[in-house]
Amino acid sequence: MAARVRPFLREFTAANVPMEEVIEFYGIDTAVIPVSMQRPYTWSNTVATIDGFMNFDSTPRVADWDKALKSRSNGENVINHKSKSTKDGSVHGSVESDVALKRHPQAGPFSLADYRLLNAGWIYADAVLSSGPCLRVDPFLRHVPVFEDMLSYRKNVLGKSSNPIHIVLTSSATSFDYTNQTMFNAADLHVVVITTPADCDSAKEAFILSRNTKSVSKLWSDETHAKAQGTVRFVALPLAKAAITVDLTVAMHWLRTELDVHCLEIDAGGSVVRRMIDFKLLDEVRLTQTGQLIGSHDETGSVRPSLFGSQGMDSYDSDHSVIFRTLGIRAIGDHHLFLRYALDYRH
Ligand SMILES: NC(=O)C1=CN([C@@H]2O[C@H](COP(=O)(O)OP(=O)(O)OC[C@H]3O[C@@H](n4cnc5c(N)ncnc54)[C@H](OP(=O)(O)O)[C@@H]3O)[C@@H](O)[C@H]2O)C=CC1
Ligand SMILES: Nc1nc(O)c(N)c(N[C@@H]2O[C@H](COP(=O)(O)O)[C@@H](O)[C@H]2O)n1
Repeated sequence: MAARVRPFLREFTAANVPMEEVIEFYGIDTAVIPVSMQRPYTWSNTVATIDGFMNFDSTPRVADWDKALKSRSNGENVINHKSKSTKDGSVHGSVESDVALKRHPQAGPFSLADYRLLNAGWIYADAVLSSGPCLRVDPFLRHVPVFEDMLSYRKNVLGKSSNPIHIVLTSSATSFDYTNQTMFNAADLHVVVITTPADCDSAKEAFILSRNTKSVSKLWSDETHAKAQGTVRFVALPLAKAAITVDLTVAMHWLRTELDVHCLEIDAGGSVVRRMIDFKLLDEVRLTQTGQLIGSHDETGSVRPSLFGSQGMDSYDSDHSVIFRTLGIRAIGDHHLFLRYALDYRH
């Protein structure tokens, strides 16, 4: 008897995943998002090893600014694949990840599929949220599609602005390096830093102090609202009950009502993703699982960031566990699985 093939089980035809396959797998029918929703329709996008780790390093490398900037200018952080889709035939930016097995001789070329799918989320997102640690780890972090076909789809088919709003969730924005972090110095981005009331004013001060004659990004103000690109906005939101961090439910409501964000991608680590789940704020989990086991500690002995975090998070009994309903599965090569889940909450 022939094996039953479910329609959502497929293989991508190329590492440079064709647009129609991208749309089929990760497309969002905005019609299914209830108009009455008091928050954005929200998904996370993660690449993780088979043992559930999200990065080889556990600690930010901000002390290495000079090294990072030098290696960027030497082109070390730029991967050139045989399968390319930007206009000039190159892929730019801080691209495929070690977690996505980019250096493995057999799997490496297929890691481009993971990067294409990461970019795919940015096509549909009105805003992309990352966290303090993400910025500290990656000085060049930005969430703008680098592929021409994706940018064109975003602008011409979906009718969206060139770039999603960049949201940073933190309680210590004062500690960011505003002079060097790409995101705070980009003429084409609107960055919104969501932080605590205790942190907000001093963070704003630090940002203003970092501006010099060469700085292109300005502090957001009501007057510049109409042309928000190239501005950085600091927002203090109320704390969660009995906590020292922002109330995430309030934050999501604010994004929808104040910034008109209908579709939000979470590009943060496991702790943020997990908190969003605990508060029933996440609609989908998008996960690239790569066939490698790396263990829980990095070379300094510190714990590596993990899928869904664990410390201080809620636990559920068998009647209240969060149910992951499979929306789609794709594979490519022998080492990459792409999983799309809808979340059903019972707590
Ligand atoms: N493989 C992958 O797909 C991805 C991997 N990563 C990696 O994951 C690691 C980070 O993961 P992890 O350590 O779990 O951290 P998270 O990215 O989950 O971020 C946690 C941080 O988010 C901020 N935060 C969370 N909740 C709140 C709140 N309610 N109010 C205010 N601020 C809040 C705080 O930032 P602060 O400390 O600034 O106050 C907190 O420390 C990095 O190494 C990164 O590179 C990240 C994204 C994707
Ligand atoms: N390639 C990729 N796919 C995803 O789905 C992602 N969410 C990310 N995010 C980035 O992955 C980085 C992992 O670290 P390494 O480059 O392997 O050291 C992490 O920093 C996120 O920015 N990437």
